[in-house]
Amino acid sequence: MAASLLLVNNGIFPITRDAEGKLLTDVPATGLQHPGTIQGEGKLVGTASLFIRLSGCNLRCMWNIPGGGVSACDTPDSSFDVSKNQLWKVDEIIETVRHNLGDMCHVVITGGEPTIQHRSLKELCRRLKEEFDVLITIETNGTLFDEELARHIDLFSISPKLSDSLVTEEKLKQLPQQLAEKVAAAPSQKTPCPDVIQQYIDVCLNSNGEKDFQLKFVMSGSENTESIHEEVLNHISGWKPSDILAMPLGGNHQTLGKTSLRVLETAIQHGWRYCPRIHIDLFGDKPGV
Ligand SMILES: Nc1nc2[nH]cc(C(=O)O)c2c(=O)[nH]1
Ligand code: SF4
Ligand SMILES: [Mg+2]
Repeated sequence: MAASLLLVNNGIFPITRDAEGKLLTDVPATGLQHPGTIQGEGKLVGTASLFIRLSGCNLRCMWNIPGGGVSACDTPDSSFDVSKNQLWKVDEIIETVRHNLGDMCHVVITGGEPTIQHRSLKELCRRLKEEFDVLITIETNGTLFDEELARHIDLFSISPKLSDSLVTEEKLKQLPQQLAEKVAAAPSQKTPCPDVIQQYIDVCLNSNGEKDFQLKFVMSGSENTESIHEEVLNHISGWKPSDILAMPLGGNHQTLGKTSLRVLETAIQHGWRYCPRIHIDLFGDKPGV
């Protein structure tokens, strides 16, 4: 059977043509007239990119916001609310990329947790590298590793989720009831997994500089540094402070406004890289940008 992948609704973005090369009637969510956006986070920030967002995640993240309130996973359509997902043949994804890639040299595979679909995903990544001159970034929570998949990836963007992201009764009470029910109903794997993260780092260290990784921590401020060390950094080796990305919690301007400067201060104190989310600055909290 031909390999296929579950993507979110409009899971290849931003695009202006379909798999047959026909112009789509809707302009992309970016509001721009052409396909593509920029990588909004991490070491390749600003790089012109096409995104492929896979559906499904093995975690259910939810954080407390400083000063009150909670912030749940910013891509619910790929984690606990997957009602609109779509099955794509790898061939269709490849053709859609072909008609939208233009001069872009970077494809970001994200989710959800894309490695859940590792069997078909390695086929997609193999084909992307074979047919196009692209670098591939994978955005992963670092709970699963597949050696063959890793061979096709250039940048591992690992965002380990710590105990402060676990769902609790207290947090659930602060969500609208419908959303709370969906979050509560979904199972979540224990996290983080330092042994898995180490496998990613080792692949990079053994790649003659061809592959790189980043460890991107969702943070509210200095209150997170103890668990970053105790739950992850103390258990892994082969990283430098500049591989550690301190990313402010928040999927919209309002929440980012409460966390950004606190996280910036902490990043500077530790020699870590501050990780802005520039797609949210540029386009807001819409999906598909
Ligand atoms: N422009 C843009 N950059 C991103 N970097 C990581 C993203 C993600 O959702 O994984 C993302 C995204 O959704 N859009
Ligand atoms: S790991 Fe990422 S995609 Fe999965 S629930 Fe957490 S924030 Fe959402
Ligand atoms: Mg994200």
